[in-house]
Amino acid sequence: MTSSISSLLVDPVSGLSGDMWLGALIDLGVPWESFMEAITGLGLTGYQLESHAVSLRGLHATKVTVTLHDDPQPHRHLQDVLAIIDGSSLPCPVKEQASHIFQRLAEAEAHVHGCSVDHVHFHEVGAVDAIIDIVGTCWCLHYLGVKTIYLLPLPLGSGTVRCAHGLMPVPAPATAELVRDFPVIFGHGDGELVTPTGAAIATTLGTPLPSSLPIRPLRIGYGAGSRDGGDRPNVLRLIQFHHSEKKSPPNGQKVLVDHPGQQQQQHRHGHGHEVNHHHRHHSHASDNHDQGHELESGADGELPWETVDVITTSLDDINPQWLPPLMEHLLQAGALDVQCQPSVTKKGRPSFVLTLVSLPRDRNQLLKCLFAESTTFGIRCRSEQRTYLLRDWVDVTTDYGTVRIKRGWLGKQLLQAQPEFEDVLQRAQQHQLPLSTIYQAAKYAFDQAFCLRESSH
Ligand SMILES: O=C([S-])c1cc(C(=O)S)c[n+]([C@@H]2O[C@H](COP(=O)(O)O)[C@@H](O)[C@H]2O)c1
Ligand code: NI
Repeated sequence: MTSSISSLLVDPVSGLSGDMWLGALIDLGVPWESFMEAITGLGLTGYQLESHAVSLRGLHATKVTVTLHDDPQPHRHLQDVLAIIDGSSLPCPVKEQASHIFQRLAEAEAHVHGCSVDHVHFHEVGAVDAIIDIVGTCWCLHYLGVKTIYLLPLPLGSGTVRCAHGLMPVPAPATAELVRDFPVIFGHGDGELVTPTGAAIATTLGTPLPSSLPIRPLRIGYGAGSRDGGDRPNVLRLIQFHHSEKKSPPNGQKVLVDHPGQQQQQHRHGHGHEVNHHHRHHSHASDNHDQGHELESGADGELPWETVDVITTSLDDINPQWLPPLMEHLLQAGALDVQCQPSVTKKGRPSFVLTLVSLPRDRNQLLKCLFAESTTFGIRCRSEQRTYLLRDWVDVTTDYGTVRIKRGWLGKQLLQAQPEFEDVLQRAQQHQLPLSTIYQAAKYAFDQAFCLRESSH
């Protein structure tokens, strides 16, 4: 089965801030009413939330503004913010991601100011608008079903910025701390282009875009910032794209949908076999944003469930050469799976039954695509429940090179471990060996490494 993963490319044209994240996500198609309703679930008061279409240097963008009734805000500690998030009615993966972002903000602040995380006084970054920016961003990502986020280099700006601490160098110290180990551009552009909130979201949830990863853009959103960007529009551009799951994530990528609550670990083992564990550290919904199939549903052996559409049509007059591109097109348009079975229809005509599995939110797009790209005059659609294993990838090193292993988990139980076929094929072709040789070597390397790790813990 091949399914589609939704990814996001962060293109910080003129920088990155919390409100730019929100604007770009709303611009990408998150319904404003649903967003407002979700934010109400935070239980905060004393603010007004607005979204406006704006034109910046002729570029259409969305500007989200949070206006506070009570200024200045109380100086909150990390625990205060975490309690607000925890006490909200937001989905668990959203709470977990947002808390993780605030935790990293607190760690950056603690480092910069030389105090413990518990003693950090959030000034601006703990205000209601920052909470809405961060929680709202996590909710929008959850809504869109985004699983992986890639970052282009972050232009940090130059000069100084005035904040609650007084005059600070750009990047602000907390930002400088948060972007450690990420590609950034210093001294380019005037003023503070990346704020601590913008940086915390990006660096907690995203990884740098691997240079070898081609992307197929689907939707593009522009989020407006508050500053005047000079001769370039002050926008954040977010590009949503799909890539096929069979091309599993490059090594080290953060997977927002994955096996619960474990940090990425690396273990080296004997026999020359190495395993990199790419566990997710933020839970997120599986293939859609419906409630009830998030992380906790699979946490302790409980089966995760979700509602999917099963869309079928019979094609008795299609040129068979059209079928492979049609199936690929449907996958790109969001189908989780596409199957084609030979059949015989009325008047003894040889035909094909095309069946797709997809998420309800992609229904209209897929139906339109099917009408446009096939010869059908009618399509059936039914709702079904599906359950699935949560998955992640580990690398094993064999005598023939590295092979990725896709693992399937039911809670903490490992139920599947399959060498990635594309890797097996590549190694087999490279060494001119049978597929089974590589497959067995990968299985053996995995068993050795995995069993050793389990018994050494
Ligand atoms: O709120 C705090 S503690 C704070 C710390 C720092 C440090 O770098 S330390 C910087 N700032 C500045 O506040 C504004 C708002 O930041 P947002 O991320 O909430 O947009 C910004 O200019 C920061 O540099 C605040
Ligand atoms: Ni500070």
